[in-house]
Amino acid sequence: MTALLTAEGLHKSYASTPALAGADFTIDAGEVVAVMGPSGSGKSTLLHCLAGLVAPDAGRVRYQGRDLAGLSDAERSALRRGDFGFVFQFGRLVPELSCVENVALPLRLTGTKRKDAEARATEWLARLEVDDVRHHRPGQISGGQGQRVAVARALVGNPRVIFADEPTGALDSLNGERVMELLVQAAKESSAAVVLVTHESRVAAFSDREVVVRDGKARDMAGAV
Ligand SMILES: Nc1ncnc2c1ncn2[C@@H]1O[C@H](COP(=O)(O)OP(=O)(O)OP(=O)(O)O)[C@@H](O)[C@H]1O
Repeated sequence: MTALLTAEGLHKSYASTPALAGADFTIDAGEVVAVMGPSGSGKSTLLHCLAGLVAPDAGRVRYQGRDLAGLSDAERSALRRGDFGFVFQFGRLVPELSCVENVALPLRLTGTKRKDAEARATEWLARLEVDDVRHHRPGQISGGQGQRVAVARALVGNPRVIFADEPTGALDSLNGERVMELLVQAAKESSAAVVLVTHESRVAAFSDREVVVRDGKARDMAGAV
């Protein structure tokens, strides 16, 4: 079986700062992989390259066998909207929209009618146990509730890969663990893969496999990469 998403020999520098120096990575459909490593080791840069948000200076990223560098900007954007979901450290919800409107947004952007999009968004908010705040704006809810809304937004479009960069980094340990439980459970039920960047081993414990990034190189903890 071909892996869902692979990276080979990724190099990326910012001016004279090397962020990636020959990183390899692979993830299968439905797999949860934690990307760990010290601060500044290149974890976020690896995630951004895998998601097609940053173009590597050298090396290749393939999604379902297709080289991301061979796609047009429009094709890459369509891929991010249709197949990928994103969760960041601070939810990055749109402050002017209610929670249900935030979650419905990815569906609205791909042409789903408001009523249908908001009905699906409400279902996801209920799964993430935050439907009670669906009419609140992000400024009126807690950090933990905001991350659950962000997870609902990442999953509402039924993505094949969820990119989560320190999704619990701003939460206390209890809230962080609950968000991870809900994220992993929802991803497994939808057979979505999760690329989870974290520096916390208790967060990485929710993954199927751990990859360590050090000095811009990625090493599989099981020795498979
Ligand atoms: N946009 C940028 N412009 C300049 N340098 C950058 C940029 N993004 C990352 N870097 C540098 O590249 C290196 C790798 O950064 P990256 O954010 O990928 O590491 P990280 O492992 O995710 O770190 P952290 O755990 O602290 O978030 C660092 O030296 C960082 O300063």
